[in-house]
Amino acid sequence: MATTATANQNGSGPVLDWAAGHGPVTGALSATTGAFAVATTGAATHMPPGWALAVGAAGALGHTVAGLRARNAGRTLATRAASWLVGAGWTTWAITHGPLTWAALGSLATIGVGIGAAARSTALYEEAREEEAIAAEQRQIAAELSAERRAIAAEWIDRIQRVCNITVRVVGVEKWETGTGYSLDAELPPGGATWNKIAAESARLSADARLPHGCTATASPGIHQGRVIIDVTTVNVLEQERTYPAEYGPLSLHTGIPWGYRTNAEEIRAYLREQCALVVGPTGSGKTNMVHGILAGFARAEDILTWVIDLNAGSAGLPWVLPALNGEIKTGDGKPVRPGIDWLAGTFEEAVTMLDTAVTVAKQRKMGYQDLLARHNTDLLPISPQVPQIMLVIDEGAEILASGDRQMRKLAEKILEVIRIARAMGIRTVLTALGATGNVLGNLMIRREAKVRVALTGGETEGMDLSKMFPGSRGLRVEQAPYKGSGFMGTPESAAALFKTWRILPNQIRDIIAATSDRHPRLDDLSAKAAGPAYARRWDTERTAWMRDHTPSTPAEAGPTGAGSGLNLSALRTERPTGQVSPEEEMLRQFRAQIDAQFATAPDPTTPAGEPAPPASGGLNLSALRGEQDNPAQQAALALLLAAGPEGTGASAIARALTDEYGTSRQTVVGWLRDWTRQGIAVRVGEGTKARYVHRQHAPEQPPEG
Ligand SMILES: Nc1ncnc2c1ncn2[C@@H]1O[C@H](COP(=O)(O)OP(=O)(O)OP(=O)(O)O)[C@@H](O)[C@H]1O
Repeated sequence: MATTATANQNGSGPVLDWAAGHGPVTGALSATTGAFAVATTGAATHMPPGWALAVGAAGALGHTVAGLRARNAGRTLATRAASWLVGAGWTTWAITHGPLTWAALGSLATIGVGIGAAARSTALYEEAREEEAIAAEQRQIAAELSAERRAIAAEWIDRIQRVCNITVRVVGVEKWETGTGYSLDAELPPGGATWNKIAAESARLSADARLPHGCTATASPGIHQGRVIIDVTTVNVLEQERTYPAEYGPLSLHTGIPWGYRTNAEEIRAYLREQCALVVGPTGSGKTNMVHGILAGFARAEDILTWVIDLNAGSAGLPWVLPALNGEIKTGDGKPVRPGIDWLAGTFEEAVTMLDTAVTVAKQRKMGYQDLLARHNTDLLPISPQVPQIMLVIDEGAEILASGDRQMRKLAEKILEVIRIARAMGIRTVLTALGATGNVLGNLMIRREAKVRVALTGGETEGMDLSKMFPGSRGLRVEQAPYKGSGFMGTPESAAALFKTWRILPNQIRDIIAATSDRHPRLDDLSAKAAGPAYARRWDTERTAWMRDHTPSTPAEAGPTGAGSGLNLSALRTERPTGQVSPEEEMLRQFRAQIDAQFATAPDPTTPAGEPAPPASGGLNLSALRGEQDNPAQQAALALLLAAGPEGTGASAIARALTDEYGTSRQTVVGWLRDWTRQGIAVRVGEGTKARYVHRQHAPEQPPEG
């Protein structure tokens, strides 16, 4: 077609182009001027009038063919063909009687107007026809969709009847844009049926619907108490590993901080202006990774300062500090960057300083910001980049709260004080726990203040009491989330349900530090003044020296296969095959090497005079246990375990030896022994009443080193 059109346009004769697009006016003009041209040329050259008729017939035919190809309506084709034939009739007449007469010109103008009007009406008709076709197509799609929705609704009405013995009326079915499932909005029957009756049958409903593993049918309250929303996932997104979204744009405390995504692939946010959070995850569940994800979100926020207490060799906080402290990363314009967190306490003393400062700041804010509160007519301090919220992240903080140890009890009291007094003044906490949920959730303060809750399961079923973590939520089963980084999350805004955290890679932490360096707020003057030198000097060399000491022996240091006889705790803590070094560990190793180089001559502030240096090989790497070493009771217990030799000892014996001096209870020692066993420091031998613990060095069959 295009070729024909071009050929015609390039021709030298009168414009007889039936392929070019014409509107009603240009179409009529084209037809009449074409006819006029043919008539005048024809008259001047004494062309036989029959030729004009032939040209018109050809034009009518050509336009009809072109129209047919373009699938024009019959009416359009007829109008166009008629235009050509009328035009041709006039031309034939004009060639015979002379085109340059008033009669000829007047009639030609009339024909032009007529053709224009006819073309206009056909164009409108064509437009309407097209719209009608589109509408019909959409009606068909909608009909198909609603047929599909009706089928889903009918299927679930039957299923809920069969499984829960409740006859619901489905009022809507919404398919998720992510394509991973759908939601049903249903009305409960009169007579007192409640949404939680359906929620409690989640597992049976999922089985009845033959959902793939990891997919669930979860019920939650509807628009009022007589309605229920049932979210049905059909694709298991929890199984997939998704890395932290690489867009590190600014966030705010007020708009929520994304912590992961739901089974429908939608992100879930934590709103922490007034809430504290509790994140429970046993070893290997992906808890450390999640803490990094949380710190990433806080780093991105323009109105949050993050203070981290991490008494566990700094694995949570160090990657956010060391690259900046060591000057390893620079901003785009070559300036040094600020650390991704605002304060890191890795020792007991520093943690006490931090918590005392938090209490002082909260009290000072309460007094100093009376005006601001009055102006905003609120008793909640308005948080902004000028007056930022302090988020206190305490790794394994729940264990501190549950500990019977004297020092830890002191810390615990301070943590609880911050939680109790600082809500209105913009200090909230995120506590993580390995699993001591019973103890921690027994605390009224935590139950009341920490309603943002996460349970990372990662396949671990032991000690996971979801009903305690998420009271009132039924139908949650640990087996639904067997993947690392997956589990359950519930907030006051979003009912407890399956979720997964993003995997955050070490290079992303560095990228986020660089990307957010200019964005971190500064502690407001009033608070900074109250915090005093304890805060201002937090990055001083002597106060950050512990970072060097918390250097566990890494596989790289023990030889590429970790064949040295020193303890490789990090390898034991994960289920990674021996000898494999994660990029995270490798990064940490490099940081440590640099900080070693920087602080190599600094004295170890926590090593008591006369304490023998940890053996380079063949013995326990005490520096790896520095967190525990800060605690003399635990240190003494470890010494007793070592001293007990191959015979081993038990919790009661150790507790008896410690109780006078340290007030340590048997229960506390049981906790330590359990942790040491998990970490590979101690080995449990014998069963029942004969069960005892032997230090790894004296264990009957020492498993190969990591
Ligand atoms: N969200 C996630 N997606 C995919 N894989 C993950 C995720 N989180 C963690 N993992 C995997 O699980 C491994 C262990 O994660 P992580 O170190 O965070 O666990 P942990 O519970 O803190 O264990 P540990 O106490 O031994 O450090 C990671 O190395 C990674 O391979």
